[in-house]
Amino acid sequence: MRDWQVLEEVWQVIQDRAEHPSAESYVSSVLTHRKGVDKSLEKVGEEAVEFILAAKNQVPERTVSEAADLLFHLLVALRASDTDVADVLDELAARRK
Ligand SMILES: N=c1c2ncn([C@@H]3O[C@H](COP(=O)(O)OP(=O)(O)OP(=O)(O)O)[C@@H](O)[C@H]3O)c2ncn1[C@@H]1O[C@H](COP(=O)(O)O)[C@@H](O)[C@H]1O
Repeated sequence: MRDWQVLEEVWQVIQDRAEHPSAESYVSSVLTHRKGVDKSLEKVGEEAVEFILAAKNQVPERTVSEAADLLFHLLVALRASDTDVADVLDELAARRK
């Protein structure tokens, strides 16, 4: 799949993991971490740095992989901070000229 729908699907899975936590789920483990929202924010920071380094060093495969990590962890952090991704999309839409 190569369209934006995959982001919607991942967001829906994150909602499901939040509402029905399971021991095997990575998303559940982050959302229920003892550090609370800080765990997901740490991951966003880590992945942002890794993405910057890959892009700066012009390593195309790692740039793609780190961008995927960053988008994923950003979605988890939005959920962890009770922010609806629909509001983020509305904000982007409102900025359209
Ligand atoms: N896209 C992802 C995704 N990307 C990365 N990861 C996991 O993120 C974790 C952290 O990766 P790192 O490389 O940073 O590993 P680490 O530093 O040892 O991890 P930390 O201890 O710092 O958290 C790894 O366990 C990866 O498997 C992901 N886990 C899940 N998803 C999506 O989320 C869905 C639900 O996953 P579960 O919640 O596991 O069912 C999956 O179907 C996927 O669509």
